[in-house]
Amino acid sequence: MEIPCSEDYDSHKRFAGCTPRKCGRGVTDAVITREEAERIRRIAERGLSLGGSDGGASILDLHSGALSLGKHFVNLYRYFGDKIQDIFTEEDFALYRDVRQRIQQRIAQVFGISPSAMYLTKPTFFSRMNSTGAKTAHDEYWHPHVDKVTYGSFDYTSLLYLSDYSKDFGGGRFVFMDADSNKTVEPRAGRVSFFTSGSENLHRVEKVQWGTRFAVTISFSCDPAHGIADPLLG
Ligand SMILES: O=C(O)CCC(=O)C(=O)O
Ligand SMILES: [Fe+2]
Repeated sequence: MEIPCSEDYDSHKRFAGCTPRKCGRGVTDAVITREEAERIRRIAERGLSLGGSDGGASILDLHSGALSLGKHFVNLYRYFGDKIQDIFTEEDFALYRDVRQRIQQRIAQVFGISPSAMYLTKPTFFSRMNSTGAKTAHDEYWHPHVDKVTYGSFDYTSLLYLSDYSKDFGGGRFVFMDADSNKTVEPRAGRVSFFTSGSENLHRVEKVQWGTRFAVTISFSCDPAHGIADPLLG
């Protein structure tokens, strides 16, 4: 679905063949299989089981190593050192990379840009949400926001869902807050939701009412200076 771009992109340097000229959003169940999503979810579960927020939202960023722990974050790679190789395997990282590349290709295709002009950017992270009350501001995932404003470097945001709305958790739907009406995306394992990151796509996540919701936020910038590498084991 195409929507007019907001002016958010005007205050940043423009990159030909990438910076959104056509804005919009899309949802697909055809890029990542349910089985792949389940494998990715097990990676997220394994990593997040080593930490976890005291409140309802925990994150694990495989790129920076940031892992929620209590009311703070620790660096998983520093904390676990070489033991990280007992937690994640080369296959886990290969799958993560492959999934990231396929999502990148789909976004490029839909928006008519070149996948090689898009750079993975930070933060790109797994999230685990449940109905536990917030203990710090980091747990408050439900606020309406614009990714480009919140995170700066984002031009295209994608969300890969790893669990099913109404089966694994209740609440927790994703909502685009449009002027005329809201549009909701129901998370489902393997579903990819992607959109341009400016104010044309103001959004929020409903509070999770029960169960546990896993997802990955995978983000892209058009600015090579904001690019990050895929995570490496050790
Ligand atoms: O998990 C979701 O559905 C959305 C998360 C989100 O809005 C974000 O990471 O910026
Ligand atoms: Fe967001």
